[in-house]
Amino acid sequence: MTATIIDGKTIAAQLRGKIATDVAHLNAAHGIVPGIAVVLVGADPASEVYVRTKAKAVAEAGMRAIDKKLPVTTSEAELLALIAALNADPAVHGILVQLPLPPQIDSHRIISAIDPGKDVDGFHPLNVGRLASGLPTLAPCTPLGCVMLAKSVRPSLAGLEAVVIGRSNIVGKPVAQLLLMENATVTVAHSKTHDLPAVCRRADILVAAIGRPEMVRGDWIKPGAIVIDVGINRVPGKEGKSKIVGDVAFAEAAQVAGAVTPVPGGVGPMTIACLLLNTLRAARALNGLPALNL
Ligand SMILES: NC(=O)C1=CN([C@@H]2O[C@H](COP(=O)(O)OP(=O)(O)OC[C@H]3O[C@@H](n4cnc5c(N)ncnc54)[C@H](OP(=O)(O)O)[C@@H]3O)[C@@H](O)[C@H]2O)C=CC1
Ligand SMILES: Nc1nc(=O)c2c([nH]1)NC[C@@H]1CN(c3ccc(C(=O)N[C@@H](CCC(=O)O)C(=O)O)cc3)C=[N+]21
Repeated sequence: MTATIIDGKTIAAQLRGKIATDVAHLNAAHGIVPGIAVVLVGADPASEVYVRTKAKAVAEAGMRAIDKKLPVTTSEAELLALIAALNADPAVHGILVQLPLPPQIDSHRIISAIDPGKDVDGFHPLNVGRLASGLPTLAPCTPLGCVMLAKSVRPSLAGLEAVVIGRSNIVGKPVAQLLLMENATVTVAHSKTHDLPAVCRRADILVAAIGRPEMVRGDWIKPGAIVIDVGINRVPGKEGKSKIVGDVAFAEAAQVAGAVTPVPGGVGPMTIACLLLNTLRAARALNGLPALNL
């Protein structure tokens, strides 16, 4: 079997196009320019990839970017003060603090300080609870993108066996919640899971969010399964340069799976499109405008 390659780049571009249309309308009819503040403390390789690719997409969608780069020595009090200022700024509709944060800063305390209405990452405990309760909320961007990509090849996920590898608050747990909302039967695996390859072989939908380059092999995949690769791993490439690979051995997966997302060009671009979508949703809600159906 040769898998369908799910083209995240193209699907994300289509979504960004729809977002740009609504942003133009929001500006023309209400004079609103959605603003997204991205805070990066210190340097983290995956975060830097994110910041780099995000900047262009924000401008193309007609939104305003407010980028804050702080030194790695920033104190928790300084970061809390910045968040208070962004919460109070009416031109800022979305606030994203890049994770991980340096060790002197308690990330839970920071996330809890963000105005839940501006929490475009969907990480605030209030929004996490709303998602778990099935209430409308700002849902995390990467998980939203994963589900959209799976649905691009299989519009109904109802009744399917889904296995998520990884249980982080950023990806694993919220993607499991969203798959449950789609009526999949969801298993969440992690580093203590016994016989991970056997658990994975049950999956009609396999989501890999591990952070280990090419850990998922071809013989872990059920023939015909949908494989969503979230991993962003920098590894040595040709001529001393580095390259990005996912958590799935792509060439092997493509022999077995029904559909697979590439890295780059899969989940990453969707994360950015969903960040724009959440910022647009937040800007509308903060201005008392009705929700969108994109
Ligand atoms: N494309 C995108 O838009 C995004 C990509 N990413 C990427 O996705 C990956 C995962 O990110 P994130 O969730 O933040 O990572 P974390 O490190 O927070 O979580 C990794 C998870 O994988 C599990 N795990 C680690 N090793 C193994 C193993 N050998 N077997 C089974 N499970 C294992 C861990 O288990 P345990 O809990 O037991 O420790 C943990 O639950 C990274 O590569 C990251 O860069 C992240 C966000 C967005
Ligand atoms: N609060 C917070 N929210 C996040 O969502 C978050 C975070 N912190 N910290 C870092 C990770 C990582 N992440 C990525 C998003 C997009 C790409 C992306 O666009 N990748 C492209 C480009 C890759 C390339 O440049 O080659 C691709 O996969 O095709 C990558 C990585 C979001 N994260």
